[in-house]
Amino acid sequence: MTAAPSLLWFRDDLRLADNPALNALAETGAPIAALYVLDEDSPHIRPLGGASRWWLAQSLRTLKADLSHHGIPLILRQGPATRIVPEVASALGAATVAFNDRPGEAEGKLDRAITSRLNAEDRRVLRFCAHLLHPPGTVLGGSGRMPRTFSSFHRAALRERDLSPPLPAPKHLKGVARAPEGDTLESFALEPEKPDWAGGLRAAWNVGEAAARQRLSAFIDDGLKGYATGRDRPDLDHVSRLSPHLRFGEISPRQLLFAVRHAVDAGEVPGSDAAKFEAELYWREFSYHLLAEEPDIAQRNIQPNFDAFPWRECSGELKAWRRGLTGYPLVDAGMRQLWQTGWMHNRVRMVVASFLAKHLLIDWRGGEDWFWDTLVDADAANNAASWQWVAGSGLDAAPYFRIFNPVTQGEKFDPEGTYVHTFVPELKRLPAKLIHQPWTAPQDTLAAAGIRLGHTYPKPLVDHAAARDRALRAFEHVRKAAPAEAHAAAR
Ligand SMILES: Cc1cc2nc3c(=O)[nH]c(=O)nc-3n(C[C@H](O)[C@H](O)[C@H](O)COP(=O)(O)OP(=O)(O)OC[C@H]3O[C@@H](n4cnc5c(N)ncnc54)[C@H](O)[C@@H]3O)c2cc1C
Repeated sequence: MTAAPSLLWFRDDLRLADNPALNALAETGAPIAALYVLDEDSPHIRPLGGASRWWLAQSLRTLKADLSHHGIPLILRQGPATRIVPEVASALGAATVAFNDRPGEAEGKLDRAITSRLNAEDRRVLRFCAHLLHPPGTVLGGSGRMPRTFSSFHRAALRERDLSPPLPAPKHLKGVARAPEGDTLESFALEPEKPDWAGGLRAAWNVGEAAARQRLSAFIDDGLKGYATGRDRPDLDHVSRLSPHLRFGEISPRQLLFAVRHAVDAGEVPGSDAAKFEAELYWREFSYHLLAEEPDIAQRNIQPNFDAFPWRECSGELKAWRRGLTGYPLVDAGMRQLWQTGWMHNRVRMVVASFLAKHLLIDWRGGEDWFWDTLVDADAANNAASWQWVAGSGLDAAPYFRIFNPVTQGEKFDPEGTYVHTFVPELKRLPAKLIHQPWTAPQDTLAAAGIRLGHTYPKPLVDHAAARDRALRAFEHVRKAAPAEAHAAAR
């Protein structure tokens, strides 16, 4: 007698290796059907941004092909997961449904409701944690809450438990002979309407589990050595660019951690570079723990006295920032890199975010929203937590008086102007020492470089020193706001 089929529900874990839900089903020997639900109907689940939708389309295509090598069909369905998962499980006659949990309060509620429904129908539900190294809520400080600074969180997490090595992709998998009907990937309509945008994303990325593994190997071979200092240089190739693969679960943080540790043991890379990389993975863990405690971090200031912040409404300046037309070359290069490739270097993310929130005094939520729409790695925890960190309203945030100077940041981290040249080609003929502040160049140098400020490239939107003073005055306002009162006013 053949075993009753099992259903594997894929979510932000679009991979076969180190996928505990898949491994658990493989061990039962039952034939498997896989399911992906595009759920844009459930309340409180933030719809994906445009660049993430593009990524998801490519990732589902490769996952479908990878599963088909094992004879496992991937059923695609669109609609509320609370209805669709039980419906597909019933049509399949599944005895077991397995999935890896997604962090997030709304997602957790949904998963609990679906689990109850499946259990009520007498189906076994297997759930795992595979998106993070430490399930949210398991790294705790003395107060019973997560430690409130990154360093104490990191220390507590390392004490927490020894991580087991990642699971290899199961060797013996069996697909069901007949799967319930699904929708087509085309009917999901995930591809952006602007073909130029999709073209840029396509040129910049290889998507899928195999591509993620290749990216990791390339990074270990060529980027990791020197990461500790090189990671700050957008003009060099010292970061992994694994963030969108992690976001969609094409690779797990555990796979990264163990691969990097292995490279250290093999004497291929210095321990200090690997330790820095691991720490960055722990920043991701920190953000997810924060998301579990503060589910509305994309909307609400973590520090309530920031509710009193006098943000400026200025749609023209917000538009100039989004388009990379602020007149500050490092900021503009970053914003154009984002638009053209769906990704931006971390150092530059900090500078552009600081520029919006501090130089322009535009609410960080406007920037978070734009990043959400345009980043291929747009992430519910990392994006909001990082914006709040830069704005000063977050947990363990940058102090309010830290206002990145986009000129000196450029001179320090892009000293030859290579990064700016790549994304702001109209400044290409300007000598490196002037590239980060073209307005200081003599007229004849500008003319020789074919630049007319205010015409071929904008004049700075704001003067750095004046903007800095204005930001410090505004933050003074926040500092004086009584937290309790501000909090009450916000309720
Ligand atoms: C304003 C702002 C918004 C951001 N939005 C996002 C986002 O939506 N999604 C996202 O994944 N990261 C975000 N980050 C964090 C960071 O910029 C990216 O994770 C990193 O640039 C991704 O590139 P990488 O994979 O080459 O990083 P690497 O340097 O190779 O790091 C490896 C991994 O560690 C994690 N990581 C690295 N730096 C950070 C960090 N500062 N905080 C949290 N995790 C980190 C990421 O998962 C990353 O893929 C944001 C940072 C800022 C300042």
